[in-house]
Amino acid sequence: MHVTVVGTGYVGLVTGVGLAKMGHNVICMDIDHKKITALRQGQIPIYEPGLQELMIECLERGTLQFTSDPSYAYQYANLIFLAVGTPQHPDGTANLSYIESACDTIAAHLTESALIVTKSTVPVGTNERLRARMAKRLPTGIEVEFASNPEFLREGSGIHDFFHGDRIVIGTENEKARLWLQELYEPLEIPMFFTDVRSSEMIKYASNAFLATKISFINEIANICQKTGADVEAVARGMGMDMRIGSQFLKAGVGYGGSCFPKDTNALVQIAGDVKHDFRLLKAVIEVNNQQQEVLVEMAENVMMLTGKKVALLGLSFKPNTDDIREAPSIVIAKRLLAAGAIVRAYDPQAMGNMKRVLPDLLYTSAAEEALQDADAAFLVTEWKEIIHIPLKRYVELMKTPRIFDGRNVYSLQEALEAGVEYYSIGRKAIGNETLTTQ
Ligand SMILES: NC(=O)c1ccc[n+]([C@@H]2O[C@H](COP(=O)([O-])OP(=O)(O)OC[C@H]3O[C@@H](n4cnc5c(N)ncnc54)[C@H](O)[C@@H]3O)[C@@H](O)[C@H]2O)c1
Ligand SMILES: O=c1ccn([C@@H]2O[C@H](COP(=O)(O)OP(=O)(O)O[C@H]3O[C@H](CO)[C@@H](O)[C@H](O)[C@H]3O)[C@@H](O)[C@H]2O)c(=O)[nH]1
Repeated sequence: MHVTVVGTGYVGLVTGVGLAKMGHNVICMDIDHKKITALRQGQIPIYEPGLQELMIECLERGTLQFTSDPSYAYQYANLIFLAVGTPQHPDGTANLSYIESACDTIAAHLTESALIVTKSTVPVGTNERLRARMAKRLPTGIEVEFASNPEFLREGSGIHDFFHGDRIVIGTENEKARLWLQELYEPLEIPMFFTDVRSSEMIKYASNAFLATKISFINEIANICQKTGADVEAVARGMGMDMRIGSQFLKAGVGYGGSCFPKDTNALVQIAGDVKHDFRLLKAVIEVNNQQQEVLVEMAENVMMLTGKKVALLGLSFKPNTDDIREAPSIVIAKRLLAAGAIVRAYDPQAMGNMKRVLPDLLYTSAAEEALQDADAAFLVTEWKEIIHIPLKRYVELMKTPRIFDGRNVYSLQEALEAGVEYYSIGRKAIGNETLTTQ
């Protein structure tokens, strides 16, 4: 099939490359000319494992093209995927200006009727509103249908998720659109769930909000464990063995970040508010998460003076295997450390370029061990393999005081005890500082 994908960010690029790998003929369109020039040369502006290799393969096979020319992208298009950003406004509502602008450009160039498929995460009712907006702008005789096909990929494993997702959700208003998308995705052999457009739009927000709820729930349990002497790792394992609960997304830590959970939970609170429903549960999930991003520095302030101290901040991206720092807990932690007067030496395998633009005052090092050298404390924020594989004895060898604040519960308490480090983690007892153990 011939497909145009609008937007070449994390979602658009993975979708375009994935569809091209399947053998469909894909044109990826972006208004960012620099990005398009780089993509044409086989360079990707983001870090996403496996994506570049697959993209080059598709470019060479001729199933993938990049353009920033709207007439080339839209003139003869009849199946168009929208994958532009829907970031949040300061009040938490979804900013739909990019998607509206993309639709206006499509309307100005279409010469055939088309099915427009929304992959971007959009509030319930948006597809209907976009359709009405376009109807006013389209030339006579040209019509568009809208379908909702929300994206569930995770950054860092986007390619894997494209080919092996748990489900593909498709919301349509008629049989023709449904069959078209069914045919497009059928070779992937992933279960497809067909529904109406509004329910499909809601499935995306409800899924992210539910996962965020699991994380805030376990983080609250962790905070109670800390005070009662229980161990959150054991608690999560014991809970997760119940199939009704499931073991995933029960990892306690410094809270969720990223370009999706924070903005989508805020947007869902607003979507509920628009229909006069006070989503109290989700508001609490958000509040718990905001507080959770502070716990590591609060722990540190309880045991040491941070002013003038050298601290290592390891892992800056919001999760491993991505360069994305949007809403990363590391930003909150770094700002608090700087405000407390600490000298912060930061390291991340992929995200330092992005972080330097946001926090130029951190001292960036070229390796984790360089950040640890002579440090008074280490803050472990993102569980990159490269970071979690550093043996604890290296902390003892390198640091002035081997004192670790582990925001991802990377090491076992036994390891910490044996290595002789002072070790503070989330929802577990402190090691090497008996006064803080159980209260
Ligand atoms: N990032 C994820 O992991 C993820 C996963 C699932 C869903 N989503 C949703 O998918 C959407 C896209 O997210 P993303 O992270 O890929 O965004 P992104 O910010 O990485 O990329 C968006 C791209 O769209 C381009 N763009 C903006 N306006 C355009 C226009 N009028 N025409 C053509 N291109 C245009 C931008 O230049 C940019 O390259 C959002 O709604 C997001 O919530 C994201
Ligand atoms: O048990 C857990 C699991 C995750 N996290 C944190 O939660 C955030 C999000 O993680 P993850 O879901 O793996 O990454 P995303 O790439 O943001 O993916 C989420 O957001 C995407 C955008 O909507 C969706 O498509 C995905 O299905 C959804 O998992 C990260 O900060 C993680 O550190 C935890 O703290 N504990």
